[in-house]
Amino acid sequence: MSKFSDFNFSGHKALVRVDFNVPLNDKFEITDDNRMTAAVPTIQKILKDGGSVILMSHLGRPKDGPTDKYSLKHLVNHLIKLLGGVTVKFASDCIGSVAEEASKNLQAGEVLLLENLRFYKEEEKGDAAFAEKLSKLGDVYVNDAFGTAHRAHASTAVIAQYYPADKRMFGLLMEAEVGNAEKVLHKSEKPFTAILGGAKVSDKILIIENLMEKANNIIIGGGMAYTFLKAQGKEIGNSLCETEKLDLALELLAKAKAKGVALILPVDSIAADKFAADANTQLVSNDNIPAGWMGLDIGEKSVAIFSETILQSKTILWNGPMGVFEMAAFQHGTKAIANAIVQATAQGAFSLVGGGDSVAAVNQFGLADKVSYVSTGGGAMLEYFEGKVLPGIAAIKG
Ligand SMILES: Nc1ncnc2c1ncn2[C@@H]1O[C@H](COP(=O)(O)OP(=O)(O)O)[C@@H](O)[C@H]1O
Ligand SMILES: O=C(OP(=O)(O)O)[C@H](O)COP(=O)(O)O
Repeated sequence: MSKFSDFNFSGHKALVRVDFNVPLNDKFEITDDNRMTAAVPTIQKILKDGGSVILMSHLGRPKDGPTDKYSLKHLVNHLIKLLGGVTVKFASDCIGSVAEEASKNLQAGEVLLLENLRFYKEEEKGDAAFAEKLSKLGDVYVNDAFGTAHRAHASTAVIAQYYPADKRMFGLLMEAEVGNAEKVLHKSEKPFTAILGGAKVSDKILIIENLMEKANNIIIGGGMAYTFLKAQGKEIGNSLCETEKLDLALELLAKAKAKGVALILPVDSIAADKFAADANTQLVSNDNIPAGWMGLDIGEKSVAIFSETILQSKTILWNGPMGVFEMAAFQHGTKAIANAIVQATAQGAFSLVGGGDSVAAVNQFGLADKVSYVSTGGGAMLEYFEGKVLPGIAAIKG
């Protein structure tokens, strides 16, 4: 593979896989353009060199072929704005004569956005003939779609084989994502603290296990903490619990102990009498949550314990909120932990935040630019930290 920043794109037509899977409202307006802005430096470098850019992406999960709702045409005007008025053309098909003509006529300094790849079922199937058709559109292949790197699809993985090694590479976003994740997993300055939260233990087991090999501290908050507390014999009332994972929780606690990893659980909760924004609430000890009540946020003592560890850390990975932060009554813990991470970062720690809800939380609190790196990957980032090889990364390396 080539290194993107060393490659001179002058005279080249670069086929760039981006992840423009952005949320749209009823009026087809983009409600969060993070993933588009994150790809801009890659596009600009190619244009600046004197090349042209053919962008391909999926949008949503269309099941029945072309559907207006999932058309990438809704993104064209915003892309023009983000690129400062550069010519952006749109091809109403991602393969075949429409796409081929549009690519042929594309001039240096221009951008062509192809229609949604998932309008063809061949994309998700990783169909080789479909990938080969796509590869006809550009003479260089750049993968900048970290958010989709965990999918072995035609445009993310299979297509790479149709390019010689020196004509396939990662884009700047992909390089940054992988570089930052590597920094956390393999080059972390110690102490390294991983903070995991969210709703399900089952979703995060592999991460907990993999991180035990690397982290000094694993803080577990959010809904998943109660399965661990219950496994320790504590009364958790109606708090979230994955009963079939109790044995596993005990195993993980024992494994952490054996490895000398501090697995830190919350000691108190903001408990509610129902899962609702207007529930009655009380601060309770996690030794004994009253029957009928459920922990929906971590309490003040837990915030203090977690924050103390965070502030002593040199590397911090955060995935998953500490409570039901979508409801104002239960967002304090998540906000306090976000602030502790911000403070640790200001003191020189490296902090990486990833996972759909954690990223939503730091954005909601206006703290995204105060942590070291916010990942554009949800599932991709999780799989990376589980220790899996992501197909989109493996394919470029060859
Ligand atoms: N104590 C809790 N009880 C129930 N749900 C919780 C609790 N704490 C957090 N959650 C919920 O977990 C969800 C996020 O979980 P998850 O998807 O695992 O996070 P992420 O997207 O950051 O990986 C949020 O919707 C949040 O409301
Ligand atoms: O939004 C995405 O992933 P995410 O929901 O894990 O952040 C990617 O664009 C992948 O989309 P997919 O999960 O439909 O393959």
